[in-house]
Amino acid sequence: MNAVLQNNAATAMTLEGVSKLYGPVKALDNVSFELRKGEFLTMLGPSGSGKTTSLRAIAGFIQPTAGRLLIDGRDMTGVPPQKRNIGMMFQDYALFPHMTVLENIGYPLETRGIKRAEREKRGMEMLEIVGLAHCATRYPKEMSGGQQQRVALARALVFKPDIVLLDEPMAALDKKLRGQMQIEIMHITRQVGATVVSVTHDQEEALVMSDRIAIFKDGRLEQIGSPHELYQQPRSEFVADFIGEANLLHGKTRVMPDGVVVEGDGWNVSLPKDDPQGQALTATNTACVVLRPERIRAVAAGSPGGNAGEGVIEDKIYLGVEYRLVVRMNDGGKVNIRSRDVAAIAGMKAGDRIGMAWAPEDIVIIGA
Ligand SMILES: Nc1ncnc2c1ncn2[C@@H]1O[C@H](COP(=O)(O)OP(=O)(O)OP(=O)(O)O)[C@@H](O)[C@H]1O
Repeated sequence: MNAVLQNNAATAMTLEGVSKLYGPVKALDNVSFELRKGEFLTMLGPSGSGKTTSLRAIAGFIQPTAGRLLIDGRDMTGVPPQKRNIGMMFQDYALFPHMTVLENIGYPLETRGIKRAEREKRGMEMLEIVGLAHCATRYPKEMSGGQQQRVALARALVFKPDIVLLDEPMAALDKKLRGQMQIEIMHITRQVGATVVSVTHDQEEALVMSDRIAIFKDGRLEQIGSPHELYQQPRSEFVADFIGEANLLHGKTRVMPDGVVVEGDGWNVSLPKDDPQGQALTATNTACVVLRPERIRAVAAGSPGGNAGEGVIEDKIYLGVEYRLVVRMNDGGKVNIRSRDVAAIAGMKAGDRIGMAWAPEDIVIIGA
Protein backbone atom coordinates (compact mmCIF):
# COMPACT_ATOMS: atom_id res chain seq x y z
CA MET A 1 0.00 0.00 0.00
CA ASN A 2 1.18 3.49 -0.78
CA ALA A 3 2.62 5.08 2.35
CA VAL A 4 0.67 8.26 1.67
CA LEU A 5 -2.63 6.38 1.79
CA GLN A 6 -2.11 4.94 5.23
CA ASN A 7 -4.41 7.56 6.68
CA ASN A 8 -1.83 9.16 8.87
CA ALA A 9 -3.93 11.05 11.44
CA ALA A 10 -1.50 13.97 11.41
CA THR A 11 -1.75 14.55 7.65
CA ALA A 12 -4.59 16.76 6.44
CA MET A 13 -3.65 16.86 2.77
CA THR A 14 -1.06 15.45 0.40
CA LEU A 15 -0.04 16.72 -3.02
CA GLU A 16 1.73 14.00 -5.01
CA GLY A 17 3.53 15.22 -8.11
CA VAL A 18 0.79 17.67 -9.04
CA SER A 19 1.22 19.39 -12.41
CA LYS A 20 -1.09 21.72 -14.30
CA LEU A 21 -0.49 22.64 -17.91
CA TYR A 22 -2.19 25.46 -19.81
CA GLY A 23 -1.00 24.73 -23.32
CA PRO A 24 2.78 25.17 -23.14
CA VAL A 25 2.62 26.94 -19.76
CA LYS A 26 3.49 24.81 -16.76
CA ALA A 27 1.43 26.61 -14.14
CA LEU A 28 2.36 23.80 -11.71
CA ASP A 29 5.31 21.52 -12.23
CA ASN A 30 5.45 18.31 -10.20
CA VAL A 31 4.54 19.81 -6.84
CA SER A 32 4.59 17.50 -3.80
CA PHE A 33 4.13 18.32 -0.13
CA GLU A 34 2.11 17.34 2.91
CA LEU A 35 -0.06 19.58 5.02
CA ARG A 36 -0.36 18.64 8.68
CA LYS A 37 -3.58 18.88 10.66
CA GLY A 38 -3.87 22.17 12.52
CA GLU A 39 -1.06 23.69 10.49
CA PHE A 40 -1.03 27.22 9.02
CA LEU A 41 0.79 26.94 5.69
CA THR A 42 1.40 29.90 3.43
CA MET A 43 2.16 29.58 -0.26
CA LEU A 44 4.50 32.43 -1.13
CA GLY A 45 6.09 33.40 -4.41
CA PRO A 46 6.29 36.05 -7.11
CA SER A 47 3.49 36.74 -9.54
CA GLY A 48 2.86 33.81 -11.88
CA SER A 49 4.68 31.25 -9.70
CA GLY A 50 1.70 28.93 -9.29
CA LYS A 51 0.22 29.87 -5.91
CA THR A 52 -3.32 30.55 -7.11
CA THR A 53 -3.27 27.49 -9.35
CA SER A 54 -2.36 25.36 -6.32
CA LEU A 55 -5.14 26.92 -4.28
CA ARG A 56 -7.67 26.32 -7.05
CA ALA A 57 -6.55 22.72 -7.43
CA ILE A 58 -7.01 22.15 -3.69
CA ALA A 59 -10.48 23.76 -3.82
CA GLY A 60 -11.39 21.62 -6.83
CA PHE A 61 -12.00 24.50 -9.26
CA ILE A 62 -9.39 22.98 -11.58
CA GLN A 63 -8.20 19.41 -12.10
CA PRO A 64 -4.46 18.67 -12.17
CA THR A 65 -3.06 17.54 -15.52
CA ALA A 66 -0.95 14.98 -13.64
CA GLY A 67 -0.49 13.86 -10.05
CA ARG A 68 -2.93 13.42 -7.21
CA LEU A 69 -4.33 15.38 -4.33
CA LEU A 70 -5.48 13.60 -1.19
CA ILE A 71 -7.50 15.18 1.60
CA ASP A 72 -7.63 13.18 4.80
CA GLY A 73 -6.19 10.25 2.83
CA ARG A 74 -8.97 10.37 0.22
CA ASP A 75 -8.09 10.85 -3.46
CA MET A 76 -9.84 14.03 -4.65
CA THR A 77 -9.57 13.24 -8.38
CA GLY A 78 -12.96 14.03 -9.88
CA VAL A 79 -14.44 15.29 -6.59
CA PRO A 80 -16.17 18.65 -7.25
CA PRO A 81 -15.62 21.70 -4.98
CA GLN A 82 -18.96 21.38 -3.19
CA LYS A 83 -18.15 17.79 -2.23
CA ARG A 84 -14.86 18.80 -0.63
CA ASN A 85 -15.14 19.95 2.97
CA ILE A 86 -13.19 23.15 2.35
CA GLY A 87 -13.77 26.69 3.64
CA MET A 88 -12.67 29.67 1.57
CA MET A 89 -12.06 33.30 2.24
CA PHE A 90 -11.58 35.33 -0.93
CA GLN A 91 -9.71 38.62 -1.17
CA ASP A 92 -12.93 40.59 -1.73
CA TYR A 93 -14.66 38.53 1.02
CA ALA A 94 -17.65 37.81 -1.29
CA LEU A 95 -20.19 38.46 1.47
CA PHE A 96 -23.85 38.43 0.43
CA PRO A 97 -24.99 42.07 0.59
CA HIS A 98 -28.67 41.26 1.14
CA MET A 99 -27.99 38.99 4.14
CA THR A 100 -27.21 40.08 7.68
CA VAL A 101 -23.89 39.19 9.21
CA LEU A 102 -25.43 36.26 11.09
CA GLU A 103 -27.21 35.01 7.93
CA ASN A 104 -23.96 35.27 5.98
CA ILE A 105 -22.14 33.15 8.54
CA GLY A 106 -25.02 30.67 8.71
CA TYR A 107 -25.14 30.24 4.92
CA PRO A 108 -22.65 27.34 4.63
CA LEU A 109 -24.61 25.55 7.37
CA GLU A 110 -27.87 26.15 5.50
CA THR A 111 -26.45 24.56 2.34
CA ARG A 112 -25.54 21.57 4.51
CA GLY A 113 -29.16 21.23 5.67
CA ILE A 114 -28.70 22.51 9.21
CA LYS A 115 -31.81 23.99 10.84
CA ARG A 116 -32.16 27.70 11.63
CA ALA A 117 -31.87 27.45 15.44
CA GLU A 118 -28.64 25.46 15.19
CA ARG A 119 -27.32 27.80 12.46
CA GLU A 120 -27.92 30.82 14.66
CA LYS A 121 -26.33 29.16 17.67
CA ARG A 122 -23.20 28.18 15.79
CA GLY A 123 -23.12 31.50 13.93
CA MET A 124 -23.23 33.41 17.23
CA GLU A 125 -20.45 31.21 18.63
CA MET A 126 -18.28 32.13 15.64
CA LEU A 127 -19.18 35.82 16.00
CA GLU A 128 -18.03 35.66 19.64
CA ILE A 129 -14.73 34.16 18.51
CA VAL A 130 -14.12 36.87 15.92
CA GLY A 131 -15.23 39.57 18.37
CA LEU A 132 -18.32 40.74 16.45
CA ALA A 133 -21.23 39.41 18.52
CA HIS A 134 -22.67 42.95 18.63
CA CYS A 135 -22.89 43.10 14.83
CA ALA A 136 -25.08 40.03 14.16
CA THR A 137 -28.01 41.94 12.66
CA ARG A 138 -25.99 44.41 10.58
CA TYR A 139 -25.51 44.17 6.83
CA PRO A 140 -22.03 43.89 5.30
CA LYS A 141 -22.08 47.46 3.94
CA GLU A 142 -22.51 48.70 7.51
CA MET A 143 -19.18 47.14 8.53
CA SER A 144 -15.58 48.29 8.15
CA GLY A 145 -13.11 46.41 5.92
CA GLY A 146 -11.51 44.66 8.88
CA GLN A 147 -14.92 43.68 10.26
CA GLN A 148 -16.07 42.33 6.90
CA GLN A 149 -12.92 40.27 6.77
CA ARG A 150 -13.66 38.75 10.16
CA VAL A 151 -17.21 37.92 9.03
CA ALA A 152 -15.80 36.22 5.95
CA LEU A 153 -13.38 34.28 8.12
CA ALA A 154 -16.19 33.24 10.48
CA ARG A 155 -18.20 32.03 7.47
CA ALA A 156 -15.20 30.02 6.21
CA LEU A 157 -14.73 28.37 9.62
CA VAL A 158 -18.31 27.84 10.87
CA PHE A 159 -18.84 24.39 9.32
CA LYS A 160 -15.53 23.04 10.67
CA PRO A 161 -13.96 22.43 7.28
CA ASP A 162 -11.05 20.00 6.85
CA ILE A 163 -9.04 22.84 5.31
CA VAL A 164 -9.55 26.59 5.11
CA LEU A 165 -8.16 28.39 2.07
CA LEU A 166 -7.28 32.08 2.32
CA ASP A 167 -6.71 33.82 -1.00
CA GLU A 168 -4.57 36.97 -0.48
CA PRO A 169 -6.46 37.60 2.78
CA MET A 170 -5.00 41.08 3.38
CA ALA A 171 -5.25 42.40 -0.17
CA ALA A 172 -8.20 44.71 0.49
CA LEU A 173 -6.89 46.22 3.73
CA ASP A 174 -4.69 49.27 4.22
CA LYS A 175 -1.18 48.72 5.53
CA LYS A 176 -1.87 49.56 9.17
CA LEU A 177 -4.87 47.28 9.46
CA ARG A 178 -2.97 44.50 7.71
CA GLY A 179 -0.46 44.02 10.50
CA GLN A 180 -3.27 43.89 13.06
CA MET A 181 -5.42 41.46 11.05
CA GLN A 182 -2.46 39.13 10.39
CA ILE A 183 -2.14 38.56 14.12
CA GLU A 184 -5.91 38.33 14.63
CA ILE A 185 -6.49 35.80 11.87
CA MET A 186 -3.57 33.76 13.13
CA HIS A 187 -5.04 33.71 16.67
CA ILE A 188 -8.57 32.88 15.52
CA THR A 189 -7.56 30.01 13.25
CA ARG A 190 -5.32 28.54 15.98
CA GLN A 191 -8.06 28.95 18.58
CA VAL A 192 -10.50 26.84 16.56
CA GLY A 193 -7.73 24.40 15.51
CA ALA A 194 -8.24 25.05 11.80
CA THR A 195 -5.92 23.69 9.12
CA VAL A 196 -5.12 26.63 6.85
CA VAL A 197 -3.56 27.18 3.44
CA SER A 198 -3.04 30.84 2.63
CA VAL A 199 -1.73 32.51 -0.52
CA THR A 200 0.23 35.73 -0.53
CA HIS A 201 3.13 37.49 -2.17
CA ASP A 202 3.84 39.46 0.99
CA GLN A 203 6.79 37.83 2.74
CA GLU A 204 6.17 39.65 6.01
CA GLU A 205 2.62 38.32 6.13
CA ALA A 206 3.95 34.82 5.52
CA LEU A 207 6.55 35.15 8.27
CA VAL A 208 4.05 36.52 10.79
CA MET A 209 1.24 34.01 10.26
CA SER A 210 2.71 30.69 9.18
CA ASP A 211 3.89 27.51 10.82
CA ARG A 212 5.49 26.68 7.47
CA ILE A 213 5.94 28.53 4.21
CA ALA A 214 5.98 26.91 0.77
CA ILE A 215 8.01 29.01 -1.66
CA PHE A 216 6.98 28.78 -5.30
CA LYS A 217 8.96 29.73 -8.38
CA ASP A 218 7.98 29.09 -12.00
CA GLY A 219 5.34 26.54 -10.97
CA ARG A 220 7.76 24.56 -8.84
CA LEU A 221 7.94 24.20 -5.09
CA GLU A 222 11.34 25.73 -4.41
CA GLN A 223 11.48 25.01 -0.67
CA ILE A 224 9.10 24.36 2.20
CA GLY A 225 9.89 24.91 5.86
CA SER A 226 9.28 26.98 8.97
CA PRO A 227 10.05 30.70 8.69
CA HIS A 228 13.12 30.05 10.83
CA GLU A 229 14.37 27.20 8.61
CA LEU A 230 13.89 29.20 5.42
CA TYR A 231 15.77 32.16 6.87
CA GLN A 232 18.58 30.15 8.47
CA GLN A 233 18.97 27.41 5.83
CA PRO A 234 17.84 28.63 2.42
CA ARG A 235 18.72 26.00 -0.16
CA SER A 236 18.79 28.33 -3.15
CA GLU A 237 19.73 31.90 -3.93
CA PHE A 238 16.10 32.53 -4.77
CA VAL A 239 14.89 31.53 -1.30
CA ALA A 240 17.73 33.39 0.42
CA ASP A 241 16.74 36.51 -1.44
CA PHE A 242 12.99 36.05 -1.06
CA ILE A 243 12.88 35.47 2.71
CA GLY A 244 14.43 38.43 4.45
CA GLU A 245 17.25 40.42 2.95
CA ALA A 246 20.40 38.71 1.71
CA ASN A 247 23.78 39.61 0.32
CA LEU A 248 24.73 36.95 -2.22
CA LEU A 249 28.47 36.82 -2.84
CA HIS A 250 29.83 34.60 -5.58
CA GLY A 251 33.35 33.35 -5.08
CA LYS A 252 35.90 30.69 -5.85
CA THR A 253 36.59 27.86 -3.44
CA ARG A 254 40.03 26.80 -2.27
CA VAL A 255 40.72 23.74 -0.13
CA MET A 256 43.27 24.40 2.60
CA PRO A 257 44.83 21.90 5.05
CA ASP A 258 42.51 22.99 7.85
CA GLY A 259 39.44 24.14 6.01
CA VAL A 260 37.82 25.53 2.92
CA VAL A 261 37.93 29.12 1.78
CA VAL A 262 35.47 30.88 -0.50
CA GLU A 263 36.89 34.13 -1.76
CA GLY A 264 36.30 37.01 -4.08
CA ASP A 265 38.09 40.29 -4.71
CA GLY A 266 38.44 41.82 -1.26
CA TRP A 267 36.49 39.30 0.79
CA ASN A 268 36.73 35.76 2.08
CA VAL A 269 34.82 33.19 4.07
CA SER A 270 36.60 30.31 5.71
CA LEU A 271 34.91 27.24 7.04
CA PRO A 272 36.45 24.39 9.00
CA LYS A 273 36.66 21.11 7.08
CA ASP A 274 34.58 19.28 9.67
CA ASP A 275 31.75 21.75 9.11
CA PRO A 276 29.19 20.05 6.81
CA GLN A 277 28.99 23.21 4.69
CA GLY A 278 32.78 23.22 4.40
CA GLN A 279 32.82 19.54 3.47
CA ALA A 280 30.31 20.05 0.70
CA LEU A 281 32.60 22.68 -0.80
CA THR A 282 35.65 20.44 -1.15
CA ALA A 283 34.18 19.06 -4.36
CA THR A 284 33.26 22.37 -6.03
CA ASN A 285 35.12 25.28 -7.59
CA THR A 286 32.62 28.04 -7.00
CA ALA A 287 30.00 28.83 -4.39
CA CYS A 288 27.50 31.45 -3.39
CA VAL A 289 27.75 32.83 0.12
CA VAL A 290 24.62 34.16 1.81
CA LEU A 291 25.41 36.94 4.25
CA ARG A 292 22.53 38.53 6.12
CA PRO A 293 22.92 42.33 6.48
CA GLU A 294 22.45 42.21 10.26
CA ARG A 295 25.23 39.61 10.63
CA ILE A 296 27.96 41.79 9.18
CA ARG A 297 30.06 43.80 11.63
CA ALA A 298 31.42 47.11 10.44
CA VAL A 299 35.08 47.48 11.45
CA ALA A 300 37.95 49.79 10.63
CA ALA A 301 39.44 49.30 7.17
CA GLY A 302 42.95 48.01 6.63
CA SER A 303 43.20 44.91 8.78
CA PRO A 304 41.47 42.20 6.78
CA GLY A 305 41.83 38.70 8.22
CA GLY A 306 39.81 35.57 7.75
CA ASN A 307 36.03 35.89 7.42
CA ALA A 308 36.26 39.51 6.43
CA GLY A 309 35.95 41.91 3.56
CA GLU A 310 36.62 45.46 2.51
CA GLY A 311 34.96 48.06 0.36
CA VAL A 312 33.91 51.68 0.02
CA ILE A 313 30.82 53.11 1.71
CA GLU A 314 28.43 54.29 -0.95
CA ASP A 315 25.49 55.24 1.26
CA LYS A 316 25.07 55.63 4.98
CA ILE A 317 21.48 55.88 6.13
CA TYR A 318 20.32 56.54 9.68
CA LEU A 319 16.99 54.88 10.50
CA GLY A 320 16.70 55.59 14.22
CA VAL A 321 16.78 52.00 15.35
CA GLU A 322 19.77 51.14 13.12
CA TYR A 323 22.16 52.29 10.46
CA ARG A 324 22.14 50.97 6.94
CA LEU A 325 25.30 50.98 4.93
CA VAL A 326 25.66 50.20 1.27
CA VAL A 327 29.22 49.10 0.56
CA ARG A 328 30.76 48.77 -2.89
CA MET A 329 33.18 45.83 -3.02
CA ASN A 330 36.36 45.74 -5.15
CA ASP A 331 34.65 43.45 -7.64
CA GLY A 332 31.84 45.98 -8.12
CA GLY A 333 29.27 44.02 -6.11
CA LYS A 334 27.23 45.71 -3.39
CA VAL A 335 26.85 44.60 0.20
CA ASN A 336 24.13 45.89 2.52
CA ILE A 337 24.81 46.15 6.23
CA ARG A 338 22.30 46.79 9.00
CA SER A 339 23.89 47.70 12.26
CA ARG A 340 22.98 49.11 15.65
CA ASP A 341 26.64 49.57 16.55
CA VAL A 342 26.51 53.36 16.77
CA ALA A 343 30.02 53.58 18.21
CA ALA A 344 31.51 51.79 15.20
CA ILE A 345 29.51 53.60 12.55
CA ALA A 346 28.80 57.14 13.74
CA GLY A 347 32.16 58.46 12.49
CA MET A 348 32.04 56.74 9.08
CA LYS A 349 30.86 58.55 5.98
CA ALA A 350 30.15 57.89 2.33
CA GLY A 351 33.39 57.53 0.37
CA ASP A 352 35.32 56.03 3.32
CA ARG A 353 36.88 52.61 3.08
CA ILE A 354 35.30 50.17 5.51
CA GLY A 355 36.21 46.76 6.84
CA MET A 356 33.61 44.06 7.39
CA ALA A 357 33.74 40.96 9.53
CA TRP A 358 31.46 37.96 9.98
CA ALA A 359 31.39 34.70 11.89
CA PRO A 360 31.53 31.35 10.06
CA GLU A 361 28.39 30.18 11.89
CA ASP A 362 26.42 33.09 10.42
CA ILE A 363 27.16 32.08 6.87
CA VAL A 364 25.06 29.93 4.58
CA ILE A 365 26.66 28.42 1.51
CA ILE A 366 24.55 27.65 -1.53
CA GLY A 367 26.25 24.86 -3.52
CA ALA A 368 28.28 25.34 -6.64
N1 LIG B 1 -6.56 29.76 -16.93
C1 LIG B 1 -5.29 29.92 -17.31
N2 LIG B 1 -4.96 29.85 -18.62
C2 LIG B 1 -3.69 29.99 -19.04
N3 LIG B 1 -2.65 30.23 -18.21
C3 LIG B 1 -2.90 30.32 -16.90
C4 LIG B 1 -4.23 30.17 -16.38
N4 LIG B 1 -4.17 30.32 -15.03
C5 LIG B 1 -2.86 30.54 -14.73
N5 LIG B 1 -2.11 30.54 -15.84
C6 LIG B 1 -0.63 30.73 -15.91
O1 LIG B 1 -0.04 29.84 -14.97
C7 LIG B 1 1.03 30.46 -14.27
C8 LIG B 1 0.79 30.42 -12.78
O2 LIG B 1 -0.31 31.28 -12.48
P1 LIG B 1 -0.87 31.50 -11.01
O3 LIG B 1 -2.13 32.31 -11.14
O4 LIG B 1 -0.98 30.23 -10.29
O5 LIG B 1 0.28 32.39 -10.35
P2 LIG B 1 0.30 33.12 -8.95
O6 LIG B 1 1.57 32.70 -8.29
O7 LIG B 1 -0.94 32.92 -8.20
O8 LIG B 1 0.44 34.65 -9.38
P3 LIG B 1 -0.23 36.00 -8.74
O9 LIG B 1 0.58 36.30 -7.52
O10 LIG B 1 0.01 37.02 -9.83
O11 LIG B 1 -1.66 35.73 -8.48
C9 LIG B 1 1.16 31.85 -14.85
O12 LIG B 1 2.14 31.82 -15.86
C10 LIG B 1 -0.21 32.11 -15.44
O13 LIG B 1 -0.13 33.01 -16.51
